Amino acid sequence: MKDADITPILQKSLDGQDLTVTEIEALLAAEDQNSVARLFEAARTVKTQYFGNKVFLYGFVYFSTHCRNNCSFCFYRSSNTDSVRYRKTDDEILELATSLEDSGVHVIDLTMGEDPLIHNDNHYNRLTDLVKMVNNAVDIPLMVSPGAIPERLFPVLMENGADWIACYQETHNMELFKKLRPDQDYEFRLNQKKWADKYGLLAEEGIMIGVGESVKDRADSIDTMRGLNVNQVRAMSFVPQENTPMSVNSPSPFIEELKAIAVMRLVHPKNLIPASLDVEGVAGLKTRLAAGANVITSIIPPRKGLAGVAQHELDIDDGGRSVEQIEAILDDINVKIADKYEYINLIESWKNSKKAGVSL
Ligand SMILES: C[S@@+](CC[C@H](N)C(=O)[O-])C[C@H]1O[C@@H](n2cnc3c(N)ncnc32)[C@H](O)[C@@H]1O
Ligand SMILES: C[C@H](CCN)[C@@H](N)C(=O)O
Ligand code: SF4
Repeated sequence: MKDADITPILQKSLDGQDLTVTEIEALLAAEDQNSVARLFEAARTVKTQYFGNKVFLYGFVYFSTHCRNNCSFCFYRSSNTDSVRYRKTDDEILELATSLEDSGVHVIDLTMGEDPLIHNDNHYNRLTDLVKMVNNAVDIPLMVSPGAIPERLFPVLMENGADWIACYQETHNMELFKKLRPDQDYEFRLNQKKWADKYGLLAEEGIMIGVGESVKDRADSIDTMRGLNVNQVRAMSFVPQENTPMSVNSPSPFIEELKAIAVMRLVHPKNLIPASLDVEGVAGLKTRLAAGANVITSIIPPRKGLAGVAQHELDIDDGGRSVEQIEAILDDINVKIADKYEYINLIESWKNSKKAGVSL
């Protein structure tokens, strides 16, 4: 069957007008090859308008894979005894962060499971100390992906040098959220983005593709993100994990993630949007950039005993996720790695506008 004609919706978006949630859904529902190709083309046009042919690189340091939560989709859920658990020491974390900085990444993403040794009211100092320590050692911005934390920690993390908080809702359908993140509070997790904004931190919001959501759910998420004032938005395909309740779920074809990236680019033109190496490895880089992504995430140094999240081994130890390997691919498609200061200036301008908003 042929899709509804999406030409007027694409044109409306290219003219700089906001799309309705119904229009967002119509774009996400496009199936016809020609329509999908035009969706990607529009996303690239918008990306080039705001970012030229530049991309930013995010170094990923998954420093603790211990977790108290039992998310149905995650390899590191507490009840999975098969998962590889480790906690990196301070010295190891410093070495990882500085070597990533030297390799040319623009930001370090300090990520953890909800490690019970940290996620406990008396122990959050460990997290703030760690952020301070890394911030003193590197000259580039920091993202922290700690899971869901109490409001009082937001200003403290900011004072200690965090620039970003990443915490993905996965879906904005509350019933589905309960299945994906059992025993976790929907509002508390959504508040992470609101608290980041309130205290002047930048935030990343995200959804998973292929976890039982409808196309309308995806559209609702992309629409809801407009109200959160976040500066980075992501869509990441669900990758089934051994020994988890969702191990037998069939994932969506990757084209669904690519369409979500493209629609996110149209609806959130000025935002950063990741092409994560954690789904298809380096093999998935070009298609994600061609769909409108402008940030490469999950860059991981080889042979340091580090894991990915959705793909815990793919392309890591052979150096496939290193800046060197990525450079070769980018050369091929005439994409340039942005200068460190282009990134710093961009995020400082966002942080300053938040400050101005607060003092109004
Ligand atoms: C491992 S968590 C790290 C931070 C923290 N533990 C949390 O959950 O917010 C980061 C994200 O990885 C993604 N993720 C986890 N397992 C995945 C899987 N099997 N497939 C795709 N994405 C996955 C989810 O979007 C999750 O929010
Ligand atoms: C999901 C992770 C990011 C956490 N902030 C990482 N594996 C990624 O794909 O960028
Ligand atoms: S997604 Fe995060 S919170 Fe959930 S089980 Fe995995 S590491 Fe823990």
